[in-house]
Amino acid sequence: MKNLIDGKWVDSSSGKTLDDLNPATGMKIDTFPAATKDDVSRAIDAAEGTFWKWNDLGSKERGRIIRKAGDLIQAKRKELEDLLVRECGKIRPQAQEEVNGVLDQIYYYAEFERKINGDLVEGDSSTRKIFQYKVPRGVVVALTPWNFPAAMVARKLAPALMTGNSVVLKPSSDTPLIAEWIVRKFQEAGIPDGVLNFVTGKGSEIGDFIVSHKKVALVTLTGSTGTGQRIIQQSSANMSKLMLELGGKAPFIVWNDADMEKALTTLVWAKFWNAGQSCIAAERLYIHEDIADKFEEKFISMTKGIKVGDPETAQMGPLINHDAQKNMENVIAESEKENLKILSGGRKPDLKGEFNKGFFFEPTLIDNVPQKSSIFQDEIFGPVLGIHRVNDWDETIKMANDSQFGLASYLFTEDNKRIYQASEAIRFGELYVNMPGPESSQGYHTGFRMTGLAGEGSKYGIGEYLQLKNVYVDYSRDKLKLGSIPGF
Ligand SMILES: NC(=O)C1=CN([C@@H]2O[C@H](COP(=O)(O)OP(=O)(O)OC[C@H]3O[C@@H](n4cnc5c(N)ncnc54)[C@H](OP(=O)(O)O)[C@@H]3O)[C@@H](O)[C@H]2O)C=CC1
Ligand SMILES: O=C(O)[C@H](O)CO
Repeated sequence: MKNLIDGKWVDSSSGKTLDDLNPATGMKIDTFPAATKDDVSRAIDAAEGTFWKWNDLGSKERGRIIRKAGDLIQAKRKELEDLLVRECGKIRPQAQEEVNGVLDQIYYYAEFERKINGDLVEGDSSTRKIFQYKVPRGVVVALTPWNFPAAMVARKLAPALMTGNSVVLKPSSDTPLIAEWIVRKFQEAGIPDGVLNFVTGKGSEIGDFIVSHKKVALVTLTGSTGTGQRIIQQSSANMSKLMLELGGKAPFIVWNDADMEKALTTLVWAKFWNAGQSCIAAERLYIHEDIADKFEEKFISMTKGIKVGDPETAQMGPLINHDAQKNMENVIAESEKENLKILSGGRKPDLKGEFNKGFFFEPTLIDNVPQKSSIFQDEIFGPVLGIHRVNDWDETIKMANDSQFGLASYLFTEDNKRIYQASEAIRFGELYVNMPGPESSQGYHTGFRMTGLAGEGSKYGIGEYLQLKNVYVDYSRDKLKLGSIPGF
């Protein structure tokens, strides 16, 4: 593996590398460069130096190059799917689905070519005009996560580049190979040298340096709330624009008139998709007490039936690393401390052969979780779900909103009045009614409260990469009179 700096694939200037593991087996699959601050500086300098050249190409040509990257990815998509299985532990169908997502993002954002329009506004007289241009911000730093390591790279690169920004990408240290593979396709598609740079290394070592660098105009991160908070502090050095997509704690409300089969199937997806490692994952089930016994009985049986293991054949794969597996054990220890009942799962599965050392955890359900419990307040980010029975609508909405996070939420009911009420009252960036996610490219993926700042997707998301600039012009040729300074 190499880094891409100013169009050249290079090792770290220190020669140091880090290990890349397969989460299904715990075995090393590769090493990657531990970039130094000097490497990062050169990447940022290259991005700054090529910004105007890329901007001046025009959006039509940029769109062509981005679409070509999509075509190149499509042509070799199996390689990317294989990497998603091997480096991230995705089960095969979810690896395929993620590559579809990558292509969807790339082609969606390429459609904005020739559509980045500003406004022409009349000034304070008819001969005065204000040209409101939408201009790129400059150097974008993209920090991507490991949970959707290909889709998140595409979701940041395509709009940043489409709008004329130059980029330095630093991927998660758990999934650098996947990011490198995509960057190579963008380079092959014709992105000029220096416009897209790629550095790898521990966020804890080079992160502060990147985000506080004077030449950086925008930082976009998908990751943890702690990292987001640190970036807010560090980036104050140059007041960069921030796009932060952080933690989630999605409530999943099933009312007594819900289509039960639909709610059950969606909940299997919302909890166990990507082994629960998604920020839109259901983390709190609020089930109406009239239907709770039946719903729980069916859901426990569905949960117990989920096959965990080899990503090529199983229905749920491993967690990303040993720490993530340990976090699930801590959640279980906490629930035992609180005397909560584990309805299913709660342990590492006993897998045979090479998967024995993988970072797996059983799909787990915890009953009667109090609203104030850490199980209902802190992000779990794994295949563990807490259950709480409800009967009062207003109280349920209040509990759903009682979270520091505010990304996704789910509601199952056949009552239109409740749907409209929830659409107003639920204080989350996304509400999925009678359907699963994930978010669409044309939706605006954004969170309330400590889920972060700004958002991605749609014309609003692409707008975050642009800055509105105002040019005032007077074309009257009349003599100028300054009323505010007598005599002029
Ligand atoms: N919203 C979401 O979709 C995601 C949420 N999370 C949440 O975060 C938890 C921990 O996951 P983790 O991977 O540690 O998340 P992090 O927030 O640590 O990592 C996300 C990205 O930020 C980088 N990073 C880390 N520290 C810094 C820093 N100081 N400055 C700049 N960049 C930095 C990481 O690099 P590096 O890998 O080198 O540390 C990675 O590229 C998860 O369990 C989950 O709760 C995680 C991923 C995605
Ligand atoms: O945030 C996430 O986890 C991804 O956007 C998928 O929803």
